[in-house]
Amino acid sequence: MAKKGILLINLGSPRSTAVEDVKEYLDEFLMDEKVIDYRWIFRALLVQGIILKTRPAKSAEAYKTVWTDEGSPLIVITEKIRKKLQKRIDVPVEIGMRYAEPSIETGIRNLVEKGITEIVLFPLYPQYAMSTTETVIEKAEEIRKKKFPGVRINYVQPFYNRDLYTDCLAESIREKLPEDFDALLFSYHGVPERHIYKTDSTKTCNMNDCCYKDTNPSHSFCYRHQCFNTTDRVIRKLELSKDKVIVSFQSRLGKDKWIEPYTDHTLETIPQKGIKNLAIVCPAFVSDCLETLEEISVEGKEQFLEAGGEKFTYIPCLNDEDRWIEVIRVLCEEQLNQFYLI
Ligand SMILES: C=CC1=C(C)c2cc3[nH]c(cc4nc(cc5[nH]c(cc1n2)c(C)c5CCC(=O)O)C(CCC(=O)O)=C4C)c(C)c3C=C
Ligand SMILES: [Fe+2]
Ligand SMILES: [Fe+2]
Repeated sequence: MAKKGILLINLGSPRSTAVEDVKEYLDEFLMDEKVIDYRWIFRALLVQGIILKTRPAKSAEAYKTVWTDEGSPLIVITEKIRKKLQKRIDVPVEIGMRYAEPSIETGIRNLVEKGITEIVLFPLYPQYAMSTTETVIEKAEEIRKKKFPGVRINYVQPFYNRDLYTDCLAESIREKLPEDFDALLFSYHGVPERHIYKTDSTKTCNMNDCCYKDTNPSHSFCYRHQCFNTTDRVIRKLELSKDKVIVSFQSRLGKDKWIEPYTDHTLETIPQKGIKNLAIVCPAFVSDCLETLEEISVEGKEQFLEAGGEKFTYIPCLNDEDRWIEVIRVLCEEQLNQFYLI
């Protein structure tokens, strides 16, 4: 019988906080055509001609503020998840990163060296995006075809609409919500609006109420819909009224229009509307990372307090919480079982 294994995929981080390492990481990341989706020449002009001239030094400083003795929080947490999952499941579990090391290729190789020929590959992103789920699957397929043609891969699909996940997220939030909060802000990583239009197979998205409707067939590829829908499901479980909930999108890069509203703008304006005691959660990320620990917990907090806010509670990602490990186990088991059906 074929041997099976699991590969958990996260985004990846630079190998260190040295400016050169951050530059190498950003080069690989931003030259991915699923991330900066311009024609190669224009992408190279923007990334290598403009962004990589100044951003690595700035990002390296930011990484220094979150880096731990064991390394980047994102990788350290992904490894903690791996170890905990390994204790609950009887097939080998490895990790791989879309950018930098350990790469997806390293992860597949580590499994293949254990004699594994059937892999469940789990992109650790609750919502589908061209710049996350799609690029992971495309890269893994490229590597499989070129280097491991005898290996079969089953992919865990985005799980934003699975009750086991939204129950887990709601419970995690419930435990950390302060009693007297004025609003709960769901801050998701942003993407350029163009990415939403590109992945809309029906070409009907108007970046408006269509993304709220449940009936649109293109929603399996609509990041904006999946973020709103995650929020709706979680607040229903928390029994929170909609007027205590805000959704916004963080981490935009460059001059293109990204999906709105922007988190930084939201944090600067809501204190004037009477929201002084804010709780904030970042459900596009399953593990804390630069974008949550620095951009939200430090910078975002400063923006909110300077604008007149009084209390800011950052609710950490699911990280290696036991109930989340259980969700991962169930989603992986489902795909392991699919191998028997094919
Ligand atoms: C959670 C989903 C993510 C989406 C969607 C996403 C899209 C996206 N990101 C950039 C540019 C950058 N993102 C950076 C960091 C970063 N992004 C995600 C996740 C998503 N990105 C994570 C988990 C992280 C943190 C990595 C870590 O090491 O902790 C960065 C690098 C840091 C910086 O310089 O600010 C950039 C750049 C684009 C352009 C994009 C969609 C088009
Ligand atoms: Fe990002
Ligand atoms: Fe839409």
